[in-house]
Amino acid sequence: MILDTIARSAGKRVEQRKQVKPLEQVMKEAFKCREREGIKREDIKGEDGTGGGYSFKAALSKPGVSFICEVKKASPSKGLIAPDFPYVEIARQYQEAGADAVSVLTEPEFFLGADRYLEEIHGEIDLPLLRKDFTVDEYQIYEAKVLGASSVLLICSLLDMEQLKRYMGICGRLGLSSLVEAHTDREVAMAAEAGAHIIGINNRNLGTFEVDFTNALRLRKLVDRGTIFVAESGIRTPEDIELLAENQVDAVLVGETLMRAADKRQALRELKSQIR
Ligand SMILES: O=C(O)c1ccccc1NCC(=O)[C@H](O)[C@H](O)COP(=O)(O)O
Repeated sequence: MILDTIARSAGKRVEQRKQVKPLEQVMKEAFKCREREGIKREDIKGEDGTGGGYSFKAALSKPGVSFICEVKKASPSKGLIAPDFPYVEIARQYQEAGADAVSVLTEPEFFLGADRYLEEIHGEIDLPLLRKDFTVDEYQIYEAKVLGASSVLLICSLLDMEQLKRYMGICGRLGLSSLVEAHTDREVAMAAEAGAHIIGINNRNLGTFEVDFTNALRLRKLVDRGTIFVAESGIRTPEDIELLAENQVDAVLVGETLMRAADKRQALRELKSQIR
């Protein structure tokens, strides 16, 4: 299955990086970033909502549907999506058109992402950033903080319960939000039991690539209203957004539709046109 291949590749990459920069070093750098936000290591309680940070969660907590717009050059299911890829400019256009957060693919092998995309976008854009990668090791969470992310992706099908809780705890201590991604009823239950504050339902089956837009609608009722609910993948039209809004979806994650649009500001404004 492709997801296992992507995860194995992520694991290998982490092991190589640890040879260059050990875990202790990247942890130190990440907590330095946290201290710059005014939170001292000894004061950190490790619960989501403690102290500063969490700008990603705040951005998705606004009334109405919030938009997480994705910067993605390629994907395993679609191949090369954006041969011309001025990533900072794309993120700037999202910001200008009213995005609430930006998702930046950093996975290099299957999505042609790069850490520097996240780092540079962080330097230029004010919106909270999601590091979109395949988290299989805590090392990647510390890296995400150093690169300027406000949030990391934790995919339930790649983690066991102990890992999920531990990684959420690390995010909490670093002031990062975790977007906990589920695709099935069982994974939603796992995310809820772990205490996820933000649950993303991927409409794409990451094993078969099949996209079923109704998956998020079907699973909506399993997530309580106090948890931020995000619909991900296969979102194409203003009518899709309208339907998701009617079903109390708090946020959407949109990639390909925007990435293929020649005028991204116009495309995002159009998607938002039927709501608010
Ligand atoms: O998109 C893929 O082909 C893919 C394959 C395997 C694992 C993850 C994959 N995509 C990540 C995502 O879920 C999307 O980038 C994101 O939800 C945006 O989806 P879309 O709007 O359909 O580009």
